[in-house]
Amino acid sequence: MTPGWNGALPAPGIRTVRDMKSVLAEPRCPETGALYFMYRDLARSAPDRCWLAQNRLRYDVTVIPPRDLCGEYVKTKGHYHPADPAGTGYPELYEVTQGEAFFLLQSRTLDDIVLIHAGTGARVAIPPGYGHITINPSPDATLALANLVSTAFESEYGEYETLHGAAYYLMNDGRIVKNRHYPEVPPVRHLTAVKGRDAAGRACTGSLYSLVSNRDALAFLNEPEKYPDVFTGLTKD
Ligand SMILES: O=P(O)(O)OC[C@H]1O[C@](O)(CO)[C@@H](O)[C@@H]1O
Repeated sequence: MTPGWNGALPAPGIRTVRDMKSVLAEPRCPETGALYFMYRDLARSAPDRCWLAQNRLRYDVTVIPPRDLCGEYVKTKGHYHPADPAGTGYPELYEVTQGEAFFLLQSRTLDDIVLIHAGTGARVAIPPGYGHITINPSPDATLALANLVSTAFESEYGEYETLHGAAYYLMNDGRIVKNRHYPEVPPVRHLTAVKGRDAAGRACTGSLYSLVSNRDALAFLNEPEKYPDVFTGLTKD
C-alpha cells in the first residue's frame, strides 16, 4: 500500500536517474533506474474529483525511496511555478505522510534560501515565487508526500536544469554544498515543521486530504495574492 493513500492508484509518473542527470551534484553518476514515483490527480470519490476539478486543484502523492546518488541524497528534480493572472506566483501545499523530508526552497531572485526539515505529519507551504526540491535524507526509509496544487499552470524546470540543480546540494555525509554554477547566494536559513504544525509553527488539523472540499482553506492555491498570511513566517521578510 502507498503511504498516505488507501485507494486505487493510477500508473505513476516516474523520474529516472537519466531524467535527473542535469540537476545532480555529480552529473556523471553511473547510477541507473527509477528514483521516484508521482501519482497525480488523485481523488477518493467522484464528488471529490468533481470538486477538485471545479476548483482547479490537484491532489498528488509522491513516493521517494532512499538512494545514494554518488554521495548526494535522493531528491526531486526541482521547479518553479509561474505567476497567476494577478502576477503572484502559484504556491503549493505539501504534507509528509511517511518518513522525513527536507524541502529546499529558493526565491526566484535568489535572495533567500530556506531548508525546512519536516517530519511525518508536518505540512509545508511553498510560497509564491519560490522554487522547490524535496529530499529524502534517510539511508533506509521511504519518504512519501501528498500535495495540493493548482491545475492552472505547468511547472518550470529551466533554471534548475541550466544551473545544475538547486543552489545547494545536500550530501549524505551531512554537508550542505553550494552549487558552483550559481552566483553568490545567501546562506541557508533553517526551519522545522513537525506533526500537526507547519514551518511557521501554526497548528494544522486533520490530514491534507481532509481539506478537499474546503474552499476557504484552499482558495490561496489559486489566488495567493489574497492570502499573504498563509506564508508569514516562511519567507524572509
Ligand atoms: O516535478 P518535480 O520537480 O520532479 O517534482 C515532483 C513533485 O512536483 C509535483 O508535481 C507537484 O508540484 C508532485 O507531483 C511531485 O511531488
